[in-house]
Amino acid sequence: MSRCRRGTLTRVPPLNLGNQQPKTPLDAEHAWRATAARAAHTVLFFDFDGTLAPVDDDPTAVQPAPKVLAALEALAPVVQRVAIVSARPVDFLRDHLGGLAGVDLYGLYGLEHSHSGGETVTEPAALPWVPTMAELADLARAELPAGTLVEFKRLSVALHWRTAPGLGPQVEQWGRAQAERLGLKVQAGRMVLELKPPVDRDKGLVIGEIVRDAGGAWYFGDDVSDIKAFAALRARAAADPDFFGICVAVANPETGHEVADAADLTLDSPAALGDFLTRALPHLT
Ligand SMILES: O=P(O)(O)OC[C@H]1O[C@H](O[C@H]2O[C@H](CO)[C@@H](O)[C@H](O)[C@H]2O)[C@H](O)[C@@H](O)[C@@H]1O
Repeated sequence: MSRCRRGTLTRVPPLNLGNQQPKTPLDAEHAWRATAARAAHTVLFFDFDGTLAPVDDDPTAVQPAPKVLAALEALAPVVQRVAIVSARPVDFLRDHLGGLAGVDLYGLYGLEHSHSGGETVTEPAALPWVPTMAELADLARAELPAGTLVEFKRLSVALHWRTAPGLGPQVEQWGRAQAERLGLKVQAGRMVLELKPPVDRDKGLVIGEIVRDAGGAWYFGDDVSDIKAFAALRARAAADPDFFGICVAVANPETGHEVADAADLTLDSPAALGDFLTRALPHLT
């Protein structure tokens, strides 16, 4: 098994992990060239935290890495779509992407979406859960130890322990017990446990729906919830040999190898992603 390094990009061997679908055994240059042939039918998907924006202790303080916004703006008119698929609310994404034109936003794992700057649409099945989520956030603030950060996102609650890593097991145990009590779904992440309504929306389902009519797609992500998005691209490629899908991991020590092992290519950081997208532009324009 050989690995070849090229700058910050690692070409990984064509393993077959997790979703049992073959990887795309190409390096980045070839992958962008293959994309150029079908650019108008290709969707570029990006996770937000840890992918477009470096991680910060304060979830409200994050900003996209240098070059990322300029590259997205330049890529949007060239491809079929640029879409951000995140656990953040759409309003947050809109604020932090500086009103980028022509970009679709899928927030709260697809419970909200907004197309090309249009109004935010919420999944109707999730709306009755707003009061439950608000009460859960209040309870978390009352019961969890100081050092836990409770992030209320209207349709989900994220319990963070980044600034108090020792609290992780306790917070996770509390969160899972509440999910059981209230019938909620849980999503683990980077020093966070998120509780969500029991509504069938996740990154994999969102991506699966969007790529149905696409000729190709790239997905860039850093966390375990992004593996479902990778699997959706693999499933689309397995069903249609002409579909060109590439999964890119943005590496970090917290997620370990899980995301990188499921990806075709790995980048070192959100800053490396900014450089990578900037270098991709001449291939597509
Ligand atoms: O789907 P994503 O866009 O990747 O969102 C996942 C979570 O991102 C945020 O939390 C993470 O980033 C924070 C800011 O860097 C960091 O402090 C935290 O430790 C990370 O877990 C966001 O606050 C969560 O709501 C999202 O679920």
